[in-house]
Order: sequence, then structure tokens, then C-alpha cells
Amino acid sequence: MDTGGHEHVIEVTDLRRVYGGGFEAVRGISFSVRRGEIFALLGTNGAGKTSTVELLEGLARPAGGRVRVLGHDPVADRAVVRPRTGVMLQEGGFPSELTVAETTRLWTGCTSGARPEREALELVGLAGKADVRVKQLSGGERRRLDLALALLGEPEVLFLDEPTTGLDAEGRRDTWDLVRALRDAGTTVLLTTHYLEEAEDLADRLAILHEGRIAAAGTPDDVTAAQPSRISFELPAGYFVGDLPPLGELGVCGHEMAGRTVRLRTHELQRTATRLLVWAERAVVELRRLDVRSASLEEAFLGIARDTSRPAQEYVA
Ligand SMILES: Nc1ncnc2c1ncn2[C@@H]1O[C@H](COP(=O)(O)OP(=O)(O)OP(=O)(O)O)[C@@H](O)[C@H]1O
Repeated sequence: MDTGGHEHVIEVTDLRRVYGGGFEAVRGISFSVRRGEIFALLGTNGAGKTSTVELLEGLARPAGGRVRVLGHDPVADRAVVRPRTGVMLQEGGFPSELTVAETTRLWTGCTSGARPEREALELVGLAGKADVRVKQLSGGERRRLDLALALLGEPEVLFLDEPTTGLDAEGRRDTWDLVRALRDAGTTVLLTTHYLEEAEDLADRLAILHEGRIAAAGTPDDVTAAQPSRISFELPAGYFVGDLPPLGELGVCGHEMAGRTVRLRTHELQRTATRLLVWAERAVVELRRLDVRSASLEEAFLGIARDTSRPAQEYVA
């Protein structure tokens, strides 16, 4: 299945998931992930990320639509797909009395072509904890053990459900470095995350899910580009927005004033900031608490999360 030189390792078409009671958690989503790509699924709580990933992992059958992983149906062809994939669930659920080394050994026994246990632990920085019982690990260390186990079979495709939840900033960055290194070595990675910075930094492409549908998709730059940048500052007493140069001339596409604080939105950040500062200099006006902020994935995400009237899916990632 070679499409323009890019093999689609994961293909999802009009996927639906309905739980008992008739609740439709995934409402017809489509996306594909190429070999050697990091793809992030973002979304508010309950948006349908885990429900989707479980279908990709073959843990449940879709109510509609189609999933292909490495060209196979992950449920019907589980015996073919499972040995080539690594899965890190949201909850590891290990026997807590076992040590890290014992847990890894147990998993090695169930994994075909497993890499050496110590190598997997070294990859995630847990080699020094081999003799510690799982119940004594910190939350972040347990996440890293989850990741080590997902990596045991040297998978071609890696599913990571919130891989860095509970990790401190350093642990999170170490995990990003590891995921990037795996991607560079050809592993295809699909991850879910609540950390927008993580998606922005790590993902080659992403989709933002909202209420079971894809509300935005593309590269982090694509998704961010549609958002305005923001400039905020306080005007001195006696000054109002009307005292600024005409907002159209500044390139402003929206504004508000609350107390003395002015917030401007613009798609031409450099032009707006320059003209505003030139005006302030000439008018001898001090813009206190000046804050100039580029459009971000966070803006896009919050815009989607707040917009309850958003229409049905129009995006295909
Ligand atoms: N077994 C189930 N039975 C009924 N509803 C379920 C079941 N599992 C999940 N849901 C519902 O499906 C929706 C999607 O849940 P899901 O766990 O996929 O969301 P998520 O995007 O992963 O959320 P989070 O970010 O909170 O982990 C939620 O409204 C959830 O309550």
C-alpha cells in the first residue's frame, strides 16, 4: 500500500464506536499515519481519544468504518498485527509485588523477538531501579516502565496513550527524545496527550478531537496558522482604545478592553506590534505589562473546546 512513496501504516476511515446504552463516543473520524511519522491525537476529556486508540489496538471492534494497521484489520488479523506493535495503555496494571526486572522478564516471556530486558530499561532510564518493587515506583517511573514494556518487541508501530502523564519536566523531555529517536529509526508512533506543548514539539501531524469528531488536523503549524496572535497591554489613565491609531491600520482583527487592559488580536503580528510601538513612542505613552504572543496550538485547542456550536467533522487528517 504505497501512496506516493509514503506507506500508510495506520488508516482510519469513517470510524465509529458506540458503547452499550447507545452512546456514540467516536462519530465517523478519518485519518492516516505514514511510516516513520509521529501522529498526536489531542482533545478535551471524553473527546474519544482512548476509545479510538483501543480500536487501533484491536481491543474492540468498531461500530462502523474501517481500521487498518500495517495493512491488516487489528481484530481479525490480531496474530499478525500484535507482534509488530507496542502498546502503552493509560493504566499499566502490573502486579505491584513484582520488581521492575521481574515484570520485564514476565513481559519478555509473552513477546516474540524481545530485545534484552536491560536494554529496554536503559532506554527509559530505569536500569537503576531493576530490583525495586513496582508498588514502590513513583507515578512517573511506572509510566516509564509501561513504555519499556511497549518497546520490548522492537515494534514497528507504537501506540502511546498519554505517555508522559505524571512525569516531571525532565522525564517528559527524556521521553520526547526517546520517541523522536524511535521515529528517526523508522518506528511509527501514534500518541494521545493532554500536553499541547508535547504535541507542538513532538508531532509531525496531529488531530484535535472534540465530542467524537476531528475538529482540526494537520501539522502543528497548519493548525496554529489559522489562529490569531495576541497583544495585550495596559493604557495609562485617561487613554482609551479610540486613542490608538485606527485598528484596521494596525492590522487588528479583534479587540477588547477590560479596565485599563487592552487585548488585540491580529494575523499580522509584526506589523501590528511595530505600528503600535511607533505610535506609543511618538505619543509618549507607556504601554505597561506589554505582552506579545504568537498564535499557538493552545489557542486553537481552547477555541475548539469553548466552541460548543462547532459543526460536524469536516477534516480528514
Ligand atoms: N465503557 C464505556 N461505556 C460507556 N461510555 C464510555 C465507556 N468508555 C468511555 N466512555 C465514554 O466515551 C467518551 C469518550 O471517552 P474516551 O475515554 O475515549 O475519551 P478521551 O478523549 O480518551 O478522554 P480523556 O482525555 O479524559 O482520557 C466519554 O464520554 C466516556 O465517558
